[in-house]
Amino acid sequence: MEKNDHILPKDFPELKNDTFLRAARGEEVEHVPVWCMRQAGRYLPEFREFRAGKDFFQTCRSPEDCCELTLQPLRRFPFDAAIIFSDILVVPQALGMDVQMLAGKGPTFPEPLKEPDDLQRLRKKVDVASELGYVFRAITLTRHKLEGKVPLIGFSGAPWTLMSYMIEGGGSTTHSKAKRWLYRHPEASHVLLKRLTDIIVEYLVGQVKAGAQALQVFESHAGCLGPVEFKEFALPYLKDIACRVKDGLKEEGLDNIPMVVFAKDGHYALEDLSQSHYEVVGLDWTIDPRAARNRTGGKVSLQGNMDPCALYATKECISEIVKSMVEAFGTRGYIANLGHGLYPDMDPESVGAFVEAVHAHSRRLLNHK
Ligand SMILES: Cc1c2[nH]c(c1CCC(=O)O)Cc1[nH]c(c(CCC(=O)O)c1C)Cc1[nH]c(c(CCC(=O)O)c1C)Cc1[nH]c(c(CCC(=O)O)c1C)C2
Repeated sequence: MEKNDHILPKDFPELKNDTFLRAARGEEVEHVPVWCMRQAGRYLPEFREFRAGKDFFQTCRSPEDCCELTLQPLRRFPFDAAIIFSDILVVPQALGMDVQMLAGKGPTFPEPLKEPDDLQRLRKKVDVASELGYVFRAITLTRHKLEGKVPLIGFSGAPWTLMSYMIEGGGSTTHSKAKRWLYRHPEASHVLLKRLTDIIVEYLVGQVKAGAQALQVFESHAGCLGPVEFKEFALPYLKDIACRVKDGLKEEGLDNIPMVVFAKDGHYALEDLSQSHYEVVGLDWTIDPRAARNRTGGKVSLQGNMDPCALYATKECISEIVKSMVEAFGTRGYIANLGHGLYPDMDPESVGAFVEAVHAHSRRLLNHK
């Protein structure tokens, strides 16, 4: 028995800062909540030190390691949410695919799916509780160790993004191998997307059961699709996930939790995303905040969207950029974040300046109302 196996998903410490959850539901807040995608990452020296010499997915399989890496950024910065340290590619692994994280290359599948016949290689029946139980245990442990400081976000990759990795075998600029399936093998594509959806739904409900207080679905590869392909191969599955997770929680007797959909470079789909049953729509930096508010018609809260590269600017400059961003989004129904993840060469001090600027500017705006 591992040392924390006795820790159960109950009797969690009381939540002290629920600003993120209130903003997600469009409720009143004292300041705009802020967190950063990839806040548990290589820009932190303590992260690099902790991960040194360890295999990435081995780390993902250790609840203690995931807990430590999730908590690291919160010791430095007053973030309003934590996101569990894990990766979206644990789902293809659960389906039986080999995925390795190679230094300097990123995630690599030695045997990607090439033709529809390769779908036979995937596990017919995935026992989510046993294949991904290590993520659930990491969430439960982290929720306890967070001591109610801030809410814990769980996450999954969206079906299209996972499908594209499974076919490309790793990162890609064109995603042409995966898109070839959409145009040449649309039926097999739907079979795969449906299988992924079924597993993701169970995985996300399991995360909430384990202690996650919000969920984010990453459609990181929305940008290589056009509006027509997105409507056929991405949107229906994103909607299905939101609806079925919410139904699943109800069936389990669990409270509803806010869900965030982040479709990177999916600006063409903003109206659709705002009606896809997620409480929050995450935005990359290519979208103008006021245009996003208009196009989503106040139906959802918004999250984002400073260009991560703005963190290379001076602190004064970061503060000015944040000021304009918060004014443009408004303080209600807004969660500040970057438009994508932090890069490994970013200065932790700039991240601190970003967080502080969000809190300071939003407090000032809220006090003057
Ligand atoms: C820190 C980290 C992660 N994954 C990878 C790293 C860097 C490698 C290392 O530390 O050794 C490899 C790692 N994992 C992945 C990549 C991208 C590779 C590529 O496609 O080019 C890399 C370098 C795949 C991945 N993984 C993830 C996404 C979706 C978000 C996004 O769009 O960036 C994607 C696309 C999700 C993810 N991945 C991770 C988190 C942790 C929580 C946090 O955000 O702090 C999350 C939410 C953790």
